Amino acid sequence: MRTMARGNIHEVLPKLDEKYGPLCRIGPNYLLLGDLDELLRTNSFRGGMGRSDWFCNMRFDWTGDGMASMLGTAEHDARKAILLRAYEGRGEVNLERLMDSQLEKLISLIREDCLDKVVDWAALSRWFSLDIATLATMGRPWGSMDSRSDLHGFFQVADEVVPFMHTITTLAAARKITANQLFLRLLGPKRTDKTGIGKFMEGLAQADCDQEITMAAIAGADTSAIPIRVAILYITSTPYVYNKLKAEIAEGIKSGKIPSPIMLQEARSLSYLQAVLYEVFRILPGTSTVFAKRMNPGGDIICEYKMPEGTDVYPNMVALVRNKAVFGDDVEVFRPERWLGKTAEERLYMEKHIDMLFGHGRFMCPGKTLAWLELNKIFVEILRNFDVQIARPQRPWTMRVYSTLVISDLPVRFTEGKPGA
Ligand code: HEM
Repeated sequence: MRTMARGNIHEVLPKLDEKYGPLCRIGPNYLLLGDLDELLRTNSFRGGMGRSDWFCNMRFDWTGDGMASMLGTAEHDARKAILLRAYEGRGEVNLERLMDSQLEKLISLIREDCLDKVVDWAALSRWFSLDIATLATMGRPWGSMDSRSDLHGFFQVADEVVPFMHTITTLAAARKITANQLFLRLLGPKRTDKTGIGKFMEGLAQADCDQEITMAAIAGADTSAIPIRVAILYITSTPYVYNKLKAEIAEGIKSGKIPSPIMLQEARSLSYLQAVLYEVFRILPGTSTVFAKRMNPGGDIICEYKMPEGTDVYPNMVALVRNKAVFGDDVEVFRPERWLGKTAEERLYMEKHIDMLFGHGRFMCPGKTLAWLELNKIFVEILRNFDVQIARPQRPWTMRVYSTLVISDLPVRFTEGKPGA
């Protein structure tokens, strides 16, 4: 709990892996696991583990559980089967068209309000992501970009509550209190709240007023905004990467390969863009160690050690993407080239490490399709229109890492900058 409270757990996790190997004991009945193959196995549909009671942390409504906080495997599977169709944009919903409408809004917002000024990309990117997540899941954007603000203090409350909750709930005893019905009824978000998550719930139409939509917004807004901020900082701080990416976009536009707006299919064919995106996830994963799974009755053999039933296994996401045997000795450096010139097999193995950051098997993030769509499009649309500069290089942002990354205060300056112009 002390390590989590310091807000720098991303520095501690790879050291534990280096010192003790991919499996290490971090508390009574708690293990930390940084081995890809074992993570894939223990999270798989067949023979995988179930959720630990860490998932009570995802409970925010005293009236009951949503998909994200259900502990029973059968109950969770059944709810997820229903919701996945909507999340992945199957059926009526065209996720790409929804995304394009918000991208157009973002580009207009930058052109109208942000050019030649210093603006906070940490705020702007999360307004964009929250509008996308709500548009995709409830059919209309939350309206952050239109209002140019943290509407109803949604993020302010999240920023204050998440680090605190993730720190104290590393203790199982604290989880018993915070997930308790009475605690949530008294102190959890309420539809009558003037700000934050409760205000969000109140803002939904009665028929929609359901935990699943609220959870989608909570789970979907900042998670996608994290790589969007990390990318802007690392790309702009690495001039050769910035220039190469702009050149790839310029070439794509000139040859007619990149329409406006870019479609997912074309974005996937831009090899440098793909290398940059994977490297962004690798250099600073959005989650550090969360979503613990619990060993089934009878226990399990894990990394060749026999472990008793009821043991909780936390993924070591940072060790996973700092594996020198897979990514090379310079794992601390932002270098998209490490993804290029590989055999198909090598590349696939590297990509599986990044895929694991979204979870696996029955636990895989339902917003993964949406998040990749967002990332594949946003940088092409920004860099085909503008140049971006970090406005305070001596202290570019404030970043703390608990279970998830908390990034704030990232001042940038946009100027008109069509590639090749
Ligand atoms: C870069 C972006 C994202 C990352 C890295 C990410 C990562 C994750 C991870 C690691 C999990 C838990 C896996 C486990 O239990 O083992 C998860 C679950 C979840 N994510 Fe995401 N996520 C992202 C974006 C999104 C978006 C955009 C949405 C919604 C629009 C979303 C909605 C959810 C929900 C609802 C769950 C709970 C799933 C369940 O109950 O099975 N996520 N995500």
